[in-house]
Amino acid sequence: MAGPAFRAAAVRVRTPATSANLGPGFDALGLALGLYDDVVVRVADAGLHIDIAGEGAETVPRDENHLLVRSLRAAFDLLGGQPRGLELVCANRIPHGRGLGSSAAAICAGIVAARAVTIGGAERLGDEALLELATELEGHPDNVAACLYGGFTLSWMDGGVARAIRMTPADSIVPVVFVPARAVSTETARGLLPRTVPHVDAAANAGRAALLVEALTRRPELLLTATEDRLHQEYRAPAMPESVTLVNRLRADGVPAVISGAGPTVLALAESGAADKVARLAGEGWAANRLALDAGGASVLPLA
Ligand SMILES: Nc1ncnc2c1ncn2[C@@H]1O[C@H](COP(=O)(O)OP(=O)(O)OP(=O)(O)O)[C@@H](O)[C@H]1O
Ligand SMILES: N[C@@H](CCO)C(=O)O
Repeated sequence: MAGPAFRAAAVRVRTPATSANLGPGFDALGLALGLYDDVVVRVADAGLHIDIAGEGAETVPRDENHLLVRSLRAAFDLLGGQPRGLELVCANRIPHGRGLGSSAAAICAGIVAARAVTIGGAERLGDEALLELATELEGHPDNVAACLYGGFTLSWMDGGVARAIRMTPADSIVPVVFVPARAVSTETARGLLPRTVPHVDAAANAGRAALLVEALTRRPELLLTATEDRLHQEYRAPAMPESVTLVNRLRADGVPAVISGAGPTVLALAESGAADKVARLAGEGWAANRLALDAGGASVLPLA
């Protein structure tokens, strides 16, 4: 069978940062944030050329091991074949290894770009297949679901197949992130989790995760209770003690704060009007970044 044909024009893809877990929704809940990586992908006659500016420019490989390239390659395989050459220009703003979904953003950018530069790509690789492939590359669906769909997502595995639904978070919620300078890889943070947990803790998280869906979409006044977690944050404290201390301190002051994803970033879900107070409560040594909620998820944009 003949391989696919590719567009001569470059495509630009923008992918949002994401915060997974949100307290009790381990590997299930995700929130898309208004902080973006941008990549321009062009099919070329030969070779692989990668330009990187911003986060990771000094550390990520500029070859076939680059996560974006691995994701492009995996998607091109599903689309029917590889282009002869590729040129990528990456503008990275999402910090790496901080719990803000940088790997999910790179993976989703790669597969969305591969689909966009392939003629007939949308017919060959539908949105459900995109989620499945992204989940396979990332290892769990929570960040990639929020990254692809935007908003607030609930994802799950159904017989090995990733599924997700998208909800709209209450627009009075203002995400405030506190990003430590030091990275903690997701691999390290997952390695700290026990193989089994007490039944009472699992039951508490199930109830809180269900409540969180209501709190984040309709009743933000319930967010403090709804973001309580017993399944991952304390187990991860040895790798991010200052972050867990900040979470506990903010919560004691009534702020719904959690470890974002696998950490070490702290995410506070402030009510609009209270974001400045949250920043002050964190105290010295913590820089607060107020972000918007992202509604649209991964997008193919016009070239600037
Ligand atoms: N834009 C990118 N280009 C290339 N590689 C990337 C990019 N973003 C992330 N990566 C790779 O992913 C790694 C970070 O992934 P990791 O899962 O540890 O953390 P995270 O995705 O930032 O946080 P979390 O999964 O907790 O939200 C980086 O060290 C790098 O190897
Ligand atoms: N649910 C994942 C998110 C980070 O990728 C974790 O906490 O390990």
